[in-house]
Amino acid sequence: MAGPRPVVCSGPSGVGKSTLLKKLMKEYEGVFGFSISHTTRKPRPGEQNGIDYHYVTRDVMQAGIDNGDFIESAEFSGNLYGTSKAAVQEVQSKNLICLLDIDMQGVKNIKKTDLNPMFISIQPPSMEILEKRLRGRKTESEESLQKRLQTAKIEMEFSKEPGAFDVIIINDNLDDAYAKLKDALKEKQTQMQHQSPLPPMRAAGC
Ligand SMILES: Nc1nc2c(ncn2[C@@H]2O[C@H](COP(=O)(O)OP(=O)(O)O)[C@@H](O)[C@H]2O)c(=O)[nH]1
Ligand SMILES: Nc1ncnc2c1ncn2[C@@H]1O[C@H](COP(=O)(O)OP(=O)(O)O)[C@@H](O)[C@H]1O
Repeated sequence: MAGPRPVVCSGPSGVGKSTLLKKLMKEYEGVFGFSISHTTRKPRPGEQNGIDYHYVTRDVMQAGIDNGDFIESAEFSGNLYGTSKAAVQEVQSKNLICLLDIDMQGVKNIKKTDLNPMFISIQPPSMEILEKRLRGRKTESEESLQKRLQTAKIEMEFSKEPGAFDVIIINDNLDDAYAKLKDALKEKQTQMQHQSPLPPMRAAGC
């Protein structure tokens, strides 16, 4: 696909992916664009259709998948999620760096495509802290929370596989993790200098 090389962020539910990506898009508005996934899960309070996700029924989503509209799709915690070709094309057509927030299955499936992104894994300092964050977010029922924690263990094992990710960032202190994320994206500096009137990114610790 044309355009700058995308960036995939993956990691257990509740680790802080959305928090980090939103911070990045706010600081570098006009540089990064979010690939808006489709999902069959219900919107959470504050989430907006067409901004956080495209919220659809399972029938609509399955029809899209069958029609070949999706680059990848996966079942996560009882719901379907997927990246449509249109979602990525929309970002790339604006010459923005496409950010994808997808689960482990998405990572595996994207590796089989020609998207060729950079793969970043966001990890919690411990399972206890992950659980605390998920509970603190107050978005999940006890059942959904337990499912997510089970899946988190599998995702964390996968991230240890050699070559699974280009970069692993532990999100302990948010500012430190954000600095590391920007450092990981340092290679995009030149691209960003050319594409954006905003100041180039600085390496972590500068
Ligand atoms: N494979 C795939 N996973 C996705 C996609 N969109 C979101 N996800 C993942 O689905 C999981 C659940 O997302 P969500 O319901 O928003 O919960 P949260 O991660 O706890 O905020 C997370 O691991 C996301 O990274 C997608 O398009 N494809
Ligand atoms: N470094 C951090 N320290 C403490 N809380 C955090 C940190 N990063 C994120 N959080 C909080 O943890 C919760 C889950 O973060 P979120 O970005 O929704 O995770 P994800 O998108 O990976 O599911 C949110 O309430 C968020 O404010």
